[in-house]
Amino acid sequence: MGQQTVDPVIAGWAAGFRPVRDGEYFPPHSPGCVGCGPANPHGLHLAVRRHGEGVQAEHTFDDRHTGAPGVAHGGAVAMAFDDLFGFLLYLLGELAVTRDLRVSYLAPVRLNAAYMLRADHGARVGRRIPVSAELRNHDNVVVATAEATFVVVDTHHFTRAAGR
Ligand SMILES: CCCCCCCCCCCCCC(=O)SCCNC(=O)CCNC(=O)[C@H](O)C(C)(C)COP(=O)(O)OP(=O)(O)OC[C@H]1O[C@@H](n2cnc3c(N)ncnc32)[C@H](O)[C@@H]1OP(=O)(O)O
Repeated sequence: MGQQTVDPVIAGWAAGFRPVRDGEYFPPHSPGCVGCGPANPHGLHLAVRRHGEGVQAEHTFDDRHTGAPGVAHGGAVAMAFDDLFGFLLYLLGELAVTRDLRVSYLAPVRLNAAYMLRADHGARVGRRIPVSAELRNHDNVVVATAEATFVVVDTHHFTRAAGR
Protein backbone atom coordinates (compact mmCIF):
# COMPACT_ATOMS: atom_id res chain seq x y z
CA MET A 1 0.00 0.00 0.00
CA GLY A 2 1.46 3.36 -1.02
CA GLN A 3 2.15 5.99 1.60
CA GLN A 4 -0.08 8.45 -0.27
CA THR A 5 -3.14 6.32 0.56
CA VAL A 6 -2.54 6.48 4.32
CA ASP A 7 -5.05 8.61 6.17
CA PRO A 8 -3.25 11.77 7.39
CA VAL A 9 -4.35 11.09 10.97
CA ILE A 10 -2.85 7.59 10.87
CA ALA A 11 0.32 8.84 9.22
CA GLY A 12 0.50 11.55 11.88
CA TRP A 13 0.46 9.01 14.71
CA ALA A 14 3.49 7.23 13.33
CA ALA A 15 5.32 10.47 12.67
CA GLY A 16 4.09 12.38 15.70
CA PHE A 17 5.82 10.82 18.68
CA ARG A 18 7.74 13.47 20.54
CA PRO A 19 8.85 14.03 24.10
CA VAL A 20 6.08 15.41 26.31
CA ARG A 21 6.99 17.19 29.54
CA ASP A 22 5.37 16.32 32.84
CA GLY A 23 2.03 18.12 33.10
CA GLU A 24 1.84 18.87 29.37
CA TYR A 25 -1.37 18.03 27.49
CA PHE A 26 -1.32 15.52 24.63
CA PRO A 27 -3.03 16.16 21.29
CA PRO A 28 -6.32 14.26 20.79
CA HIS A 29 -6.12 10.94 18.93
CA SER A 30 -8.06 12.63 16.12
CA PRO A 31 -10.51 15.55 15.88
CA GLY A 32 -13.43 13.11 15.64
CA CYS A 33 -12.32 10.65 18.35
CA VAL A 34 -15.31 9.86 20.55
CA GLY A 35 -13.06 9.82 23.60
CA CYS A 36 -11.02 12.98 23.13
CA GLY A 37 -11.80 14.62 19.78
CA PRO A 38 -12.89 18.25 20.09
CA ALA A 39 -14.99 17.98 16.89
CA ASN A 40 -17.16 15.09 18.08
CA PRO A 41 -20.38 16.50 19.60
CA HIS A 42 -21.20 13.13 21.20
CA GLY A 43 -17.75 12.58 22.65
CA LEU A 44 -16.27 12.82 26.11
CA HIS A 45 -13.76 15.52 25.08
CA LEU A 46 -11.16 14.09 27.44
CA ALA A 47 -8.20 16.42 27.99
CA VAL A 48 -5.25 14.23 28.97
CA ARG A 49 -1.83 15.24 30.27
CA ARG A 50 1.34 13.50 31.26
CA HIS A 51 1.73 12.67 34.94
CA GLY A 52 5.15 11.17 35.58
CA GLU A 53 5.34 7.94 33.59
CA GLY A 54 1.54 7.81 33.38
CA VAL A 55 -1.32 9.99 32.19
CA GLN A 56 -4.21 11.71 33.90
CA ALA A 57 -7.36 13.66 33.12
CA GLU A 58 -9.95 15.51 35.10
CA HIS A 59 -13.35 14.66 33.71
CA THR A 60 -17.02 15.46 34.29
CA PHE A 61 -19.59 13.14 32.69
CA ASP A 62 -22.68 15.01 31.55
CA ASP A 63 -26.28 14.30 30.54
CA ARG A 64 -25.21 12.94 27.14
CA HIS A 65 -23.73 9.95 28.98
CA THR A 66 -26.66 9.13 31.24
CA GLY A 67 -27.21 5.56 32.37
CA ALA A 68 -29.51 5.41 35.38
CA PRO A 69 -30.89 8.87 36.22
CA GLY A 70 -28.06 11.08 37.43
CA VAL A 71 -25.46 8.36 36.90
CA ALA A 72 -22.94 7.89 34.09
CA HIS A 73 -23.53 4.91 31.81
CA GLY A 74 -21.05 2.09 32.43
CA GLY A 75 -20.18 2.09 28.75
CA ALA A 76 -19.25 5.76 28.92
CA VAL A 77 -16.99 5.06 31.90
CA ALA A 78 -15.37 2.17 30.02
CA MET A 79 -14.89 4.46 27.02
CA ALA A 80 -13.12 7.01 29.20
CA PHE A 81 -10.73 4.33 30.46
CA ASP A 82 -10.11 2.93 26.99
CA ASP A 83 -9.40 6.32 25.51
CA LEU A 84 -7.18 7.28 28.45
CA PHE A 85 -5.13 4.14 27.85
CA GLY A 86 -4.67 5.29 24.27
CA PHE A 87 -2.66 8.26 25.57
CA LEU A 88 -0.07 6.00 27.20
CA LEU A 89 0.93 5.13 23.64
CA TYR A 90 2.32 8.64 23.20
CA LEU A 91 4.67 7.97 26.11
CA LEU A 92 5.57 4.51 24.87
CA GLY A 93 6.09 5.57 21.25
CA GLU A 94 4.05 2.59 20.06
CA LEU A 95 0.93 2.14 17.99
CA ALA A 96 -1.31 -0.38 19.75
CA VAL A 97 -4.96 -1.31 20.14
CA THR A 98 -7.11 -2.64 22.96
CA ARG A 99 -7.28 -6.44 22.94
CA ASP A 100 -9.22 -6.75 26.17
CA LEU A 101 -10.60 -4.37 28.77
CA ARG A 102 -11.95 -5.18 32.22
CA VAL A 103 -13.71 -2.52 34.29
CA SER A 104 -14.67 -2.78 37.96
CA TYR A 105 -17.47 -0.43 38.91
CA LEU A 106 -17.06 0.11 42.65
CA ALA A 107 -19.54 2.96 43.15
CA PRO A 108 -21.91 4.95 40.90
CA VAL A 109 -20.21 7.66 38.85
CA ARG A 110 -22.34 10.78 39.12
CA LEU A 111 -23.14 13.11 36.25
CA ASN A 112 -22.00 16.73 36.46
CA ALA A 113 -19.38 16.01 39.12
CA ALA A 114 -15.63 16.23 38.64
CA TYR A 115 -13.57 13.03 38.67
CA MET A 116 -9.88 12.31 38.23
CA LEU A 117 -8.66 9.56 35.90
CA ARG A 118 -5.14 8.19 36.11
CA ALA A 119 -3.52 5.44 34.00
CA ASP A 120 -0.16 3.68 33.99
CA HIS A 121 1.48 1.02 31.87
CA GLY A 122 3.49 -2.05 32.76
CA ALA A 123 6.39 -3.56 30.88
CA ARG A 124 5.82 -4.69 27.29
CA VAL A 125 5.95 -8.47 26.84
CA GLY A 126 6.17 -9.48 23.20
CA ARG A 127 3.48 -7.36 21.56
CA ARG A 128 1.44 -7.04 24.75
CA ILE A 129 1.36 -3.92 26.91
CA PRO A 130 -0.49 -4.25 30.23
CA VAL A 131 -2.19 -1.06 31.40
CA SER A 132 -4.27 -0.11 34.44
CA ALA A 133 -6.26 2.89 35.59
CA GLU A 134 -8.35 4.36 38.41
CA LEU A 135 -11.21 6.82 38.55
CA ARG A 136 -11.37 8.86 41.78
CA ASN A 137 -14.07 11.17 43.03
CA HIS A 138 -13.74 14.61 44.61
CA ASP A 139 -12.99 12.96 47.99
CA ASN A 140 -10.16 10.95 46.40
CA VAL A 141 -12.14 7.70 46.74
CA VAL A 142 -11.60 5.15 43.94
CA VAL A 143 -15.01 4.54 42.31
CA ALA A 144 -13.86 2.47 39.31
CA THR A 145 -10.76 0.67 38.11
CA ALA A 146 -9.75 -0.80 34.76
CA GLU A 147 -7.15 -3.18 33.41
CA ALA A 148 -6.46 -3.81 29.75
CA THR A 149 -4.06 -5.45 27.37
CA PHE A 150 -2.98 -3.40 24.39
CA VAL A 151 -1.36 -5.18 21.45
CA VAL A 152 1.25 -3.43 19.33
CA VAL A 153 0.28 -3.01 15.68
CA ASP A 154 1.65 -1.11 12.68
CA THR A 155 -0.01 1.58 10.61
CA HIS A 156 -1.34 -1.04 8.19
CA HIS A 157 -3.64 -2.31 10.95
CA PHE A 158 -5.48 1.01 10.85
CA THR A 159 -5.48 1.44 7.09
CA ARG A 160 -6.85 -2.11 6.71
CA ALA A 161 -9.44 -1.47 9.42
CA ALA A 162 -10.56 1.69 7.62
CA GLY A 163 -10.97 -0.30 4.41
CA ARG A 164 -8.22 1.60 2.60
C1 LIG B 1 0.98 8.84 18.75
C2 LIG B 1 0.31 7.81 19.54
C3 LIG B 1 -1.16 7.73 19.22
C4 LIG B 1 -1.57 6.36 18.98
C5 LIG B 1 -3.01 6.30 18.81
C6 LIG B 1 -3.44 4.93 18.34
C7 LIG B 1 -4.66 4.49 19.03
C8 LIG B 1 -5.87 5.16 18.51
C9 LIG B 1 -6.91 5.53 19.52
C10 LIG B 1 -6.98 4.69 20.77
C11 LIG B 1 -8.37 4.63 21.25
C12 LIG B 1 -8.50 3.71 22.41
C13 LIG B 1 -8.16 2.30 22.06
C14 LIG B 1 -9.14 1.68 21.12
O1 LIG B 1 -10.30 1.97 21.08
S1 LIG B 1 -8.49 0.51 20.08
C15 LIG B 1 -9.93 -0.09 19.19
C16 LIG B 1 -10.48 -1.36 19.79
N1 LIG B 1 -9.61 -2.47 19.53
C17 LIG B 1 -9.57 -3.08 18.33
O2 LIG B 1 -10.23 -2.71 17.38
C18 LIG B 1 -8.65 -4.26 18.24
C19 LIG B 1 -9.30 -5.40 17.46
N2 LIG B 1 -8.46 -6.60 17.54
C20 LIG B 1 -7.50 -6.83 16.63
O3 LIG B 1 -7.37 -6.12 15.65
C21 LIG B 1 -6.61 -8.02 16.89
O4 LIG B 1 -7.21 -8.92 17.77
C22 LIG B 1 -5.23 -7.60 17.48
C23 LIG B 1 -4.50 -6.67 16.50
C24 LIG B 1 -5.40 -6.89 18.85
C25 LIG B 1 -4.40 -8.82 17.76
O5 LIG B 1 -4.45 -9.64 16.65
P1 LIG B 1 -3.12 -10.27 15.97
O6 LIG B 1 -3.59 -11.33 15.06
O7 LIG B 1 -2.28 -9.17 15.44
O8 LIG B 1 -2.33 -10.84 17.22
P2 LIG B 1 -2.55 -12.19 18.07
O9 LIG B 1 -3.99 -12.54 18.21
O10 LIG B 1 -1.61 -13.20 17.50
O11 LIG B 1 -2.01 -11.71 19.50
C26 LIG B 1 -0.94 -10.77 19.61
C27 LIG B 1 -0.36 -10.84 21.00
O12 LIG B 1 -1.40 -10.57 21.98
C28 LIG B 1 -1.55 -11.68 22.85
N3 LIG B 1 -2.95 -11.78 23.23
C29 LIG B 1 -3.96 -12.04 22.44
N4 LIG B 1 -5.11 -12.00 23.14
C30 LIG B 1 -4.80 -11.68 24.40
C31 LIG B 1 -5.53 -11.47 25.57
N5 LIG B 1 -6.88 -11.55 25.60
N6 LIG B 1 -4.88 -11.16 26.70
C32 LIG B 1 -3.55 -11.06 26.70
N7 LIG B 1 -2.79 -11.23 25.61
C33 LIG B 1 -3.41 -11.53 24.47
C34 LIG B 1 -1.05 -12.86 22.08
O13 LIG B 1 -0.59 -13.90 22.94
C35 LIG B 1 0.14 -12.22 21.36
O14 LIG B 1 1.19 -12.00 22.29
P3 LIG B 1 2.70 -12.26 21.91
O15 LIG B 1 2.80 -13.75 21.72
O16 LIG B 1 3.01 -11.49 20.66
O17 LIG B 1 3.48 -11.78 23.08
